[in-house]
Amino acid sequence: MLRKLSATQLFSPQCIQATKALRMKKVQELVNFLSESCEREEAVDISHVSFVTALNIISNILFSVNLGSYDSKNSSAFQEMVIGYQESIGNPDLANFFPFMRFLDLQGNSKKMRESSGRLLQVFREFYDARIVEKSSRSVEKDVSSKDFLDVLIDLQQGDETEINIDEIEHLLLVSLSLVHNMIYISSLILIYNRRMCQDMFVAGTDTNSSTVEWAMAELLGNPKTMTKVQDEINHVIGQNGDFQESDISKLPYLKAVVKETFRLHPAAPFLLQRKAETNVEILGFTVLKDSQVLVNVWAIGRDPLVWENPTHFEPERFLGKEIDVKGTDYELTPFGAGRRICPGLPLAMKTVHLMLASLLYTFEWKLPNGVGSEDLDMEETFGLTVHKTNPLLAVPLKKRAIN
Ligand code: HEM
Repeated sequence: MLRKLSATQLFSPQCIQATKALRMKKVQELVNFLSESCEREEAVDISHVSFVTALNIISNILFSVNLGSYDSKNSSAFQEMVIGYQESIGNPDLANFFPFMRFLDLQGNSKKMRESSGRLLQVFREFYDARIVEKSSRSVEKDVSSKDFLDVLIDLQQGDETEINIDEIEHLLLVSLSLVHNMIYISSLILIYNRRMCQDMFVAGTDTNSSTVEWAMAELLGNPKTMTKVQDEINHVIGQNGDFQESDISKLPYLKAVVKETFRLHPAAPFLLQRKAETNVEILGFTVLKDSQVLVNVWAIGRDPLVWENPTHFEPERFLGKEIDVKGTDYELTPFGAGRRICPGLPLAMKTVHLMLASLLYTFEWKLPNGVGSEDLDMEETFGLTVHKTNPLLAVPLKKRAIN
């Protein structure tokens, strides 16, 4: 029920629409940061800057504050906590393969996770306490349009039919923060422990977005003709000195195909959320026993030569004029999963990824640092709960147009 509540509040079309200006503002902050790097001809870590943007979008929707900072020297304590939390849940753990060893916690992963999740919950508690004080000192109720997710939760808590308590609020906030890849893992823990749902949101919504943008940029830098084609499309639609708006995305079929192609080759959550077989079931001649954990390998489906022509090539053209979408009905392409557990953040993620990518491509030309040629770009993947680029993508933004 809580999961439904969080998803309904955060990802309803009204909320997505209401937070449009916020996304634009955060992406503009990204562009401003990049233009400073551009002046200094400095390479930027694409994953890091996309992560900060995604984190700030989510943290503003939840608490109306920026929790991320582009300047790594200035990196906020909270950002470190989210990263630490993600690392602790993302570490491969022997107990996943030998559950009877879980209580030993041989790698210390459970301990690290408890500690980092405890620190995150402490921060949420501070936000909550401060908001309660602020609310009680207000003479006039906040305007509905200026309420964030925390306000809505507190209203629910203080309403006539109190349906939610502070533990549940913390839990929901963590879910909201898991807007990165690792929410996947947390979600599986939730299945087991049925608590701490809030961690999901932050974890699920940040890393997934940033790794998608990083892979898209890596593929484009490795395929200069595709890069030119997508930039030409954006330039043509927006004009020389225009303002990119979210509504422009629908006019950019090639950009949309680039994003789909990125999801096909680099799904942020390669095994989706774990499923459990409710009964013994036979699939394609294999018996899956009741209670078995089932992983769906969307990474492999995306590269299956029986489904895709030239499966390892980055060819966005394959999607042009086709109806294939990522909404969970075309089983050859399900980067957000499918069915009851499909990613509730899909509408927000699709807007954020397209907006970030289009802004990077519209505002700057890009080159690889230190004379690295596109053919030498390394695309090594590190597998975990999410597929990361082993070596972060560094790229230099070059001035293309005036920044508004
Ligand atoms: C490119 C971005 C994203 C990708 C690729 C992605 C992918 C996924 C996938 C594959 C799942 C599991 C679905 C399944 O097993 O059927 C999932 C679940 C989830 N996602 Fe995302 N996600 C993204 C962004 C977001 C964002 C922005 C949010 C929230 C703001 C979010 C929140 C969640 C939550 C809460 C779950 C767990 C749902 C449940 O437990 O039922 N995700 N996501």
